[in-house]
Amino acid sequence: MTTDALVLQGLIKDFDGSRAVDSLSLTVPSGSLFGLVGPNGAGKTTTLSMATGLLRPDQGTATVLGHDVWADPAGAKALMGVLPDGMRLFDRLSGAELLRYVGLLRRLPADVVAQRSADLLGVLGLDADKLVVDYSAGMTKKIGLACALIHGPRLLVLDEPFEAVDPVSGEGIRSILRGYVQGGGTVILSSHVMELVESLCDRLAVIAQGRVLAEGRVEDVRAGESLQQRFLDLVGGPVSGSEDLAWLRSWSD
Ligand SMILES: Nc1ncnc2c1ncn2[C@@H]1O[C@H](COP(=O)(O)OP(=O)(O)OP(=O)(O)O)[C@@H](O)[C@H]1O
Repeated sequence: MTTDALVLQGLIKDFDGSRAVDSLSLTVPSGSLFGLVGPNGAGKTTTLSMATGLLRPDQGTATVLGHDVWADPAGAKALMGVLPDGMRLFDRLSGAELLRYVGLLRRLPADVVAQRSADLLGVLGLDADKLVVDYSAGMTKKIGLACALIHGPRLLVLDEPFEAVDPVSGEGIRSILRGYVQGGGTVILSSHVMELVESLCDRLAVIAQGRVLAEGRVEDVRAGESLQQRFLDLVGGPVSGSEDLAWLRSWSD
């Protein structure tokens, strides 16, 4: 029997009396490339933060390959690579220095860190010697991904990994993730781009207001429609049209 890569059970998180995540349960099977989608404020980042030990749930549990994230944080975190939303990096280090720091922190031998760092910087097209503070938004996302990968985790948790990434680099990241899953890894990623989730992921969950609206294999959730249409059906279309902003067109009168 294979252990599921990530199991979230009954997660609840309130902020200032308002419920951001509402009894959310989700299972990410080992070997899947799992997409997490939902409108702005749906609770994706809050959920992934609780799943990775960055934010303590008010209730519920998160388990990574059988290790409870909160009862056995060291065991769970050793198995995970995480790209958090808006990650704060030591940006006065160069790309290579940052990867060396993260790799050594993960207790990898220095020669292994050097080799992997060179591989990752090369594949992601990043300048090894440039300070991270001088990286563009997309480059910063890519160095964050490299930091998540360097210790060869079994589960990757990526919050919007394609945000601000150019199409060529995006294709490179897709190919890294596909290869990683083919090699036995598991990925859960959040995204707002339905086409990307549709083409890259094999499973997904749609969440809104902190709850799971639909979950399963992509083709089952789509149910014959495009994922974009299915998403709109599930979460509801735009609340208002452009006619409400008549003042924005007043110059044409
Ligand atoms: N630290 C915080 N303090 C107060 N409220 C918060 C905090 N973090 C998140 N929230 C609230 O929790 C809800 C869920 O936010 P979250 O960032 O998890 O959504 P999301 O699905 O990741 O959104 P987006 O797609 O816009 O990134 C929102 O209403 C947000 O305002």
